[in-house]
Amino acid sequence: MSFDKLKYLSGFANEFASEDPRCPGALPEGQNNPQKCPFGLYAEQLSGSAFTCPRETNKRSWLYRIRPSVVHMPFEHSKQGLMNQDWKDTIPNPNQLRWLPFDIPKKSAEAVDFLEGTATLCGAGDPCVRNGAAIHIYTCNSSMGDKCFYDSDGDLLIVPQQGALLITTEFGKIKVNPNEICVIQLGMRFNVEVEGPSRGYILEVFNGHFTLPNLGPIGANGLANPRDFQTPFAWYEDRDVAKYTVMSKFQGHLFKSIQTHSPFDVVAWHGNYAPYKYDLANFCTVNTVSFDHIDPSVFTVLTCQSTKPGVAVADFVIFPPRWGVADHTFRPPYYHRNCMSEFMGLIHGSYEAKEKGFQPGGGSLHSMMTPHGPDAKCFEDCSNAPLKPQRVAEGTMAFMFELSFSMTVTDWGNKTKVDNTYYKCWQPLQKHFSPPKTDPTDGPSKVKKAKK
Ligand SMILES: O=C(O)Cc1cc(O)ccc1O
Ligand SMILES: [Fe+2]
Repeated sequence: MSFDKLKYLSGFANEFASEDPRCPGALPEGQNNPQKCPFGLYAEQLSGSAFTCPRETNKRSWLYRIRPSVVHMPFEHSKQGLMNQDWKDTIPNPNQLRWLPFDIPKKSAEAVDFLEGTATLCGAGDPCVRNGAAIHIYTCNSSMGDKCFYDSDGDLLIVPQQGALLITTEFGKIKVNPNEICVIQLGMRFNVEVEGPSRGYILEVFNGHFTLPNLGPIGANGLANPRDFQTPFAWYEDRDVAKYTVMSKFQGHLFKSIQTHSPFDVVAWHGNYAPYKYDLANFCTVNTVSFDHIDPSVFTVLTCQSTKPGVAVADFVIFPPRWGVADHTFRPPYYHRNCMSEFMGLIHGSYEAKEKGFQPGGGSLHSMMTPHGPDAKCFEDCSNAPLKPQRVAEGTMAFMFELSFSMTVTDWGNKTKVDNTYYKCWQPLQKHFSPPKTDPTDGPSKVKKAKK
């Protein structure tokens, strides 16, 4: 099946049911475990939540497949790639950090696939106790061939920046273009083909799943609308091979196992635990129509909630093209220090608070309580610009992973593409303070109010 003609099931976290049209009737009717499944298939449950979770958070799917996943040779520790938990071994860095665009390896020099080209930039916590998160960067030039990957440590939110990802999953096929994102949850096996040099960002969360943020007073619609999320239709191949490699990340280490058939042999499935994609162009932006800079939480596409009400493990936030109309307001982001960690990436265009230096395919990390905000040029320009309605972020898509963990950069992140000049963008900020002129004998009542 070509990746360009794909159709998808619509909706967020629905109870879906799908069977490959080449095998109608593959999905058992009225029960999950018939004594014999249709067409000699095996039934396998994939659990994404504890069996006992309340209905709102209970996640599982039933897969009807040619062979159960257990038919594989034992896993062996694999030469450790760059996807790891090496942040545990490095000294943390409270500075504002910025990375230049990460280099994509040249295919003529070395073929690198999605998994080989994924490097951990920073992280916190431990998948063993299901608490924490990691941010990875992928740069690759080749398809994975007869190899798949699944993550036993967390859910992956993948943000392609350059090059489409053609992803085959146990649930079917998804094509994810830049400006689209996809989520592949804990345990789901997938293979990635690429069409050329490819680069992007991955947020991995070690507990919970992504949900849509509540809308509160916004009402029933807006932000990312549920029907715009797309889940694959069932697709299978019945393919025996000499060697199919199944890779797994388990407790921060990569493992490898061999089997002699394609793992993409799921003929039909049903359930509410399935991968999905979303086109960021569909995001319905809500913001002020009067004054002041509204917190960027209004731009949340997906959130992975912690157990503390209102506190996310991680939010995925975007800064899409929109109108800026705020009256008597400094419109770009405010200067701030945050009790959350902010990693930002740029898919295309330029970000208003830093028109220079922050480039597509690069990134920045403003850690917990690390001060940051607009660079000096942005402050001067936007403090003096006429406040007419204005298009903001035209041709741009910046995003933020906002995490409640304090992130530590890995050795790879400390050595790769670090922009050591970043701090300089704030140094030209001038002192503008001009207190009212007073006669010291007048007392406080005579002090003139500053002009607006
Ligand atoms: O730091 C940043 O650029 C991200 C950000 C944007 C914004 O509009 C308000 C707060 C914030 O952290
Ligand atoms: Fe910020």
